[in-house]
Amino acid sequence: MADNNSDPIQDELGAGVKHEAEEAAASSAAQATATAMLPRSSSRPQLDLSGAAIHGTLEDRNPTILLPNQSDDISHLALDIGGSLIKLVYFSRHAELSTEDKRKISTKRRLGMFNGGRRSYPILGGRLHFVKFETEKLNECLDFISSKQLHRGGVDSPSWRSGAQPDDIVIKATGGGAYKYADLFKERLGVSLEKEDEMDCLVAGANFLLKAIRHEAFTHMDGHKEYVQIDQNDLFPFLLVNVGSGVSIIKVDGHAKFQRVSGTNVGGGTYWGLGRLMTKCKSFDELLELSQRGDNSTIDMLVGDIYGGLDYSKIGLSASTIASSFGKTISENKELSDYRPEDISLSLLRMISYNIGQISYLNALRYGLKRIFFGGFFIRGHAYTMDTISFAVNFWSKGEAQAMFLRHEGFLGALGAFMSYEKHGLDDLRVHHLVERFPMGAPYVGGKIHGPPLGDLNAKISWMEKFVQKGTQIIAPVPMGVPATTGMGGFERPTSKGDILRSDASAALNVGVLHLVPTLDVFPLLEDPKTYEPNTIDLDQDEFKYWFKILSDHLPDLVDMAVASEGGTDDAKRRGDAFAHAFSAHLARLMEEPAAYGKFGLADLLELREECLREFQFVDAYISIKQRENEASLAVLPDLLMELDSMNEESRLLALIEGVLAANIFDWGSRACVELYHKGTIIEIYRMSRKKMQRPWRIDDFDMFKRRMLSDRKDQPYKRALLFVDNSGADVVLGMLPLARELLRHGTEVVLVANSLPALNDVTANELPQIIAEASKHCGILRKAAEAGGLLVDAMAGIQDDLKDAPESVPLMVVENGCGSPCIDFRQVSSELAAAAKDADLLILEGMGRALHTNLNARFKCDALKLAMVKNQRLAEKLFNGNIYDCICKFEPVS
Ligand SMILES: Nc1ncnc2c1ncn2[C@@H]1O[C@H](COP(=O)(O)OP(=O)(O)O)[C@@H](O)[C@H]1O
Ligand SMILES: CC(C)(COP(=O)(O)O)[C@@H](O)C(=O)NCCC(=O)O
Ligand SMILES: [Mn+2]
Repeated sequence: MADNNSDPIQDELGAGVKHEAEEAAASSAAQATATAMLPRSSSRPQLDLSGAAIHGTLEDRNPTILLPNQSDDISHLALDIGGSLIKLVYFSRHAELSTEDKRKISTKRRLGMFNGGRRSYPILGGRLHFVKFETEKLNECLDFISSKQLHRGGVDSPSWRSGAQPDDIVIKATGGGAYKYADLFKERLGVSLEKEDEMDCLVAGANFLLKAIRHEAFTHMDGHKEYVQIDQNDLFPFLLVNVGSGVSIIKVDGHAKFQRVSGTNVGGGTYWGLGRLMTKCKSFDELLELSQRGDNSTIDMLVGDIYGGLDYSKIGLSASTIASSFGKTISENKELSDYRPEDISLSLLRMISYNIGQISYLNALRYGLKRIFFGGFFIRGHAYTMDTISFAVNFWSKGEAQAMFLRHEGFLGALGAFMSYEKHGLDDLRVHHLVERFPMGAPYVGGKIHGPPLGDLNAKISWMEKFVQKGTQIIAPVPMGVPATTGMGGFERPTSKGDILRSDASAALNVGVLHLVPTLDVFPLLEDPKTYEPNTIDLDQDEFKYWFKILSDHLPDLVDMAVASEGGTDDAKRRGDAFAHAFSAHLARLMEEPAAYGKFGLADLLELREECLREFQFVDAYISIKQRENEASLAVLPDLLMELDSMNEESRLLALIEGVLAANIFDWGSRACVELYHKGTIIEIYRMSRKKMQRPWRIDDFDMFKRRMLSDRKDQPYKRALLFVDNSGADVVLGMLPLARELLRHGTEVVLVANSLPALNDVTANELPQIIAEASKHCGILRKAAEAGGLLVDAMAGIQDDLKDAPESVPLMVVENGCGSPCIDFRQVSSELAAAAKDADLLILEGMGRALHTNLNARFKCDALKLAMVKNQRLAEKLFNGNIYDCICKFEPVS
């Protein structure tokens, strides 16, 4: 093998990095605008479809559709104007850019994706945002709507409503305020509010959330939050208890099938109203925060107070059970001012929460319902409130009924109102179409802190800077009161971990923005999508602590890399800082409550980092490293291919697998590996890595794979193999491409599956055709297959024809996986990949992210080969009782 790359890596990094990065930034910026957003439908929102006509080519799966009868007065903003809070749900679409490049068109044609079976019209793709304001501060809400032009379709979706006169605009609204404030909306914004029934909306909202969001419902007992998997076929009937100012109790039997069976006037308004009067608190959160330091035994009459400190064990009441809320305040000669506001707040909170829990339970009993979902902003994600309600339900039902809470607790009505727009397309959405993101500055709350207008990065950064100054609040420990029970139904006062309630502003980090991505699919080769769990290791508190440190330590280098990739300008530096702050805030938030964003695994955490980079418009932090490593590896590829071709079939197969494993060492996400790169050139490290390949590997199913390939069923080669490639440079060029070439030799169709968006130094689907074109200059097999697969669109003239010994050509294709992460979650992949999977009978998953962190235990409907080098000591120990740099070759044939 020729080594024509002998400069130390450090030198390369130092010299020319700026120049390279500038070029890279310029060339990738254009690409990025085209690829930064996953949803790619180029249609307008689907509304009135009558008379619709398709514009654009028929091959375009998401063509522009003109809707001549689409009335312009339908907005994508819906409101729930309650007694205490105004909830907004609004929809935004991104600038649509067609990214149907030649590769994609040809791949899709080959995969039969242009006709048959697919949806003939697009459901809408875009994002749902959730925002709330205090009803008292209605003006702030009106300003917000007006500044974002939400009533006209939003500043970030300028075109689709243009031409609408303000007079025409109708917005769906529910809640009493839809009546009360109708005139004000007309006057201030020129819009009419179309009223939707509140109960209809609550139910529609709850049903949508329970159907479409994977981690929506959770239980909360003794300070412990656990997400529950909802079986769609076993959802109804349930009891929905919406705790707003007042409380509605609804028995839900199906979609739009429900009955309001009860309610109570003692609700959130009661707590907030009485609390305000009695404690002089200025805000709801202040009141709630007080409760965390309260001791209700100074106010409530407990069983022990009546029974001389004893339990009333005969009827199962412990001494600490509340016998009478506020009961102690009658017997003593005290004024309100003699009581601590903290104690008053806690007594009130417990009184109201128990009461709601009890009434809910009684209604559940009345209708024989086992599940009770609690919504409404009274809950406010507050651990103690949820524990108290759960306790009451559990206590009264003797464990028969279960209280569950919803992450979008207060938005049920607003979501339902949003869904009442005719044919909005939301009904068609399934779990796999929704991706929740947690951008900083998502304008979740009204009041003092507003989110910046969407798409305005500058404003967002300033907002971030302000937001982060409030950092003490963001990273304040969550008040996870772990209430100790006395075993007999008693309930000690909350032992909160911190005394600051997570501010509403940082609650922005609780409910994200919902991306609706109609082009995502469940990977059809999953053996059982229902039981599939992408994350191999559960990210519990301990595990999270470890990864928190790893990711925090890595952050400064990553910021440097990202800033350099954008030319190192002042603007890039400012964005780099904002990114670091934002990602640190996420980490801090998750550290205090690992389940804050739903059930969160390592894969989600690694993806969050990438999303955060994209949020601050870093297109591709590793672009110059990727390019440099690609070039260096392509330069030695001919020698490698020659060496391989001189071997017999058996030794070659082994050398190929060894090559994949050895080259997987080029991973810029692993601290240990990055340190190695300072010690030698790419080629030196690659050689060293190969030399160290000692069999048996930590998991070594090579012989089984070899038998399948070369003996048992040699006459029945795999028909189509999906190769999930990992990193750029040696990993793909010297590892996966030669393996692909071998499969092609056997007559197997090869689909290289790569990321849709950059993540670390992973190669993307956009980059692969160019790499393959370069590799094809040295290899007839690759070239012919790539041509047949439509990858080499411009035939390469003047290249020596060395196809004499090449077999009848089968295509080599590239498809994008729909992800922008170093891992892969097979519940949500691109429709292109889902289509390519149909005829596949072999999967090869490569790399630590895709084959170890995720999918190590995943089972597929076809043979699977999982190849990775373990580049982290702890993971090696934990998963394999092994060591860093161990290799994994796991072959899982289906039969
Ligand atoms: N920032 C807040 N301001 C006022 N009330 C709040 C706030 N956060 C939570 N709440 C609680 O939420 C209740 C309102 O819940 P919500 O579901 O919005 O009902 P409504 O539609 O009646 O306004 C209030 O009565 C109060 O208990
Ligand atoms: C991010 C990664 C999963 C990427 O690995 P790959 O899939 O490229 O093999 C891996 O680099 C990783 O887990 N890194 C963090 C651990 C560490 O620094 O040791
Ligand atoms: Mn990788």
